[in-house]
Amino acid sequence: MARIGIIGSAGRMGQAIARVLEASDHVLAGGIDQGDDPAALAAQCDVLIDFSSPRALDANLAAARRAGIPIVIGTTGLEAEHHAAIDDAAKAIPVLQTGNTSLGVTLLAHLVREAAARLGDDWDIEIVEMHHRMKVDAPSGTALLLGEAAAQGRGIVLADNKESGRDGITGARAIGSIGFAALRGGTVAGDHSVILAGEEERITLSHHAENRTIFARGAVRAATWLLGKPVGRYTMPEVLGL
Ligand SMILES: NC(=O)C1=CN([C@@H]2O[C@H](COP(=O)(O)OP(=O)(O)OC[C@H]3O[C@@H](n4cnc5c(N)ncnc54)[C@H](OP(=O)(O)O)[C@@H]3O)[C@@H](O)[C@H]2O)C=CC1
Ligand SMILES: O=C(O)C1=N[C@H](C(=O)O)C[C@H](O)C1
Repeated sequence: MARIGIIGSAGRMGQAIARVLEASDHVLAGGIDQGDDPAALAAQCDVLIDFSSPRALDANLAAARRAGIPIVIGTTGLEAEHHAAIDDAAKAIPVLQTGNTSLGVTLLAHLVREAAARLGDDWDIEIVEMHHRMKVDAPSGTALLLGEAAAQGRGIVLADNKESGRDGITGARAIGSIGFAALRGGTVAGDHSVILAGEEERITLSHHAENRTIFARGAVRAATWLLGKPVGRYTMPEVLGL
């Protein structure tokens, strides 16, 4: 039985995680939102789960470090400086950061990496995502995770090959680039498609989240998996044994 604390507890994901915990052997030790103190929460937990805001990241990592407990970071919209802060924290505590905690997306990323590795760069890669109207960041964390998987498969750096936000006279598609398109509307929990477009044929690899329970279940599984692990930065494939 683990005592789990939720950062972003009143949010859509925070509430979904609380529901998963209610039906589990674990205990919801507490939850905080904007303006609350993560250090006070960390002091009464075995592990933290953070689905809040990039602005909260530094304080959340500091609280986990001070308490000497692991933390799962599901928050998206992270920039390079956030990843540097996570790498730094992972020298002191176990940390897992991912744009998607679901089993399906974790497997999809593996399939995308494989497909990109086997097909030449004459196969164009485009990533399309759709989310609910309240989502604040784009492209989604999952789209970026899938883009990273495609880039790894191709042996290229995503940041050097990323094309997002096309508008106007864009010119022809750059060879080897990885494109992103973000749609927003309604209550969509999360749809992602990776399209590999070749000469006269096309492969589409897709995942559709029917609700947030899949993310909440994965987050709780990751949090309990981190307990007792050595310091370091971990990934969802490690948690799920994929
Ligand atoms: N990795 C994954 O699998 C998934 C990741 N996500 C990501 O999780 C994040 C949250 O999503 P969602 O639950 O839909 O968003 P919501 O807006 O519904 O919830 C966010 C919560 O975080 C709180 N919050 C905001 N700022 C802070 C802060 N500085 N300190 C503590 N709490 C804060 C908000 O509190 P208040 O209302 O008081 O501001 C709110 O309760 C997003 O980045 C989203 O993309 C979502 C689904 C799956
Ligand atoms: O904000 C969301 O809702 C989601 N965010 C994550 C993302 O940015 O990919 C995961 C999921 O798609 C839902």
